[in-house]
Amino acid sequence: MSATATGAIDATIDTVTARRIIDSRGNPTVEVDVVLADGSLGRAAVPSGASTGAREAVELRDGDAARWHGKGVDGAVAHVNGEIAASVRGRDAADQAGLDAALIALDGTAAKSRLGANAVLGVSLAAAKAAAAAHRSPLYRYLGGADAHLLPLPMMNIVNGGAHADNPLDFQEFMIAPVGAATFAEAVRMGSEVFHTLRRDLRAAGHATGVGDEGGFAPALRTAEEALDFVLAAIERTGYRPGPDIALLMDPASSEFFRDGVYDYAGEGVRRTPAEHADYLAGLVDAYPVVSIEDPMAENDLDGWRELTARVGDRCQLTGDDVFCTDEALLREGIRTGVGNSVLVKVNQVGTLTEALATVAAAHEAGWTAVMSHRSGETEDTTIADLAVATGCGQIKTGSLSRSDRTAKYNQLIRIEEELGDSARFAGRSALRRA
Ligand SMILES: O=C(O)[C@@H](CO)OP(=O)(O)O
Ligand SMILES: [Mg+2]
Repeated sequence: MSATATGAIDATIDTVTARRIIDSRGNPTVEVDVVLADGSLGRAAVPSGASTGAREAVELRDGDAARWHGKGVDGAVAHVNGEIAASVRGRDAADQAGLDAALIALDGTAAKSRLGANAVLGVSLAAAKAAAAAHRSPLYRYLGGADAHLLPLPMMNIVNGGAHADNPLDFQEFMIAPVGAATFAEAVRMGSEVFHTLRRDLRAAGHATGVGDEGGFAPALRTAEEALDFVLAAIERTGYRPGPDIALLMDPASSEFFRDGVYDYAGEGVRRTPAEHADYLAGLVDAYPVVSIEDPMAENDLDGWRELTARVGDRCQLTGDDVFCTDEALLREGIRTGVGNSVLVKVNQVGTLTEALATVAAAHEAGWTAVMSHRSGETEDTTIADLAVATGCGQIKTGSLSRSDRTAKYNQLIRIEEELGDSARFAGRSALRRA
């Protein structure tokens, strides 16, 4: 029963329980259950990045796999089960802003490093899901209201490199977006067709077809051009037009290879100055139907960011990930100073749902786009699929068309599209248009 005798919904938090589970890289992570007085359950699992921004909220983790003892995560779990549970019990889960403010105050640090951003985020998201359950509403509608009907354009990462694979590719992600699809379900079908063609093409060329952390292939290619050529050919051989039907996108994750003021392409064996790196990227935008580049420049190369934005920002989405860390204040500063034109939104970078929603709102207010995103270390949790629809942001980045940690999000969006029926709208190419 979710209603009281008077018919009002009682979303009072009764119990908060955390446990250690494993993520898609086989590393420990946090899962939280929030149960309300009426029995409604919200469950959320926390993801984790490999190419993290320097100013992300601080999760309590366990280092690399060789040191897998669960100690950092166990600390976060203990904080949820102890201090956090005691403090939020009796709060109204439907008062998300109040709950998140209380969690931030309880932690007391700027980066949520005392309790752990993973502890805080698990509770924040599980509470939202419990409140949605109490309201007998799917999460996207509970958070987004009657207006939540826009299915996002998916950015599908079909070639992995950088910190997400053990191949020489310097750039982390080569993605496709089926901009010409009529529905989300059709976009998924188109993407998976290209994924299968790409597998055949890579195999025929003698390349390995094992996948990286986000489910894209991780062949031993050396240059971005080689990867883009394979993807372009796969789109064409599947029967689609690169550009009008399926666009290309990249996340070089440039902070990862910016060293001593130089972009060090170790796999390619080339070093490029910030100006040369920007030239190189601009050249790729001219030569290929690349409609979006995330983290084209490093988080501490703001001059490079501004130069590239001035140069190609009118024809290419430039999305800040490491540079903004989903932080509203960092984003507002970037908007003010011309650093990109779009923001990547990763809930665990900032640590509460309220803060992530504020970042999306700030982007939209400025006429910027916002892209809802997974982390390279994921779980079967599909919250970000609902958040993409709830915010109406129109774009989601959640990996390839393989690995259940990635396809879980696509499948959830297929279900949401079906549930919305005639009111569903697929963002398609319009997602990339800024106000
Ligand atoms: O750089 C990124 O955008 C992400 C997700 O694709 O990777 P990570 O989670 O490792 O930061
Ligand atoms: Mg990124």
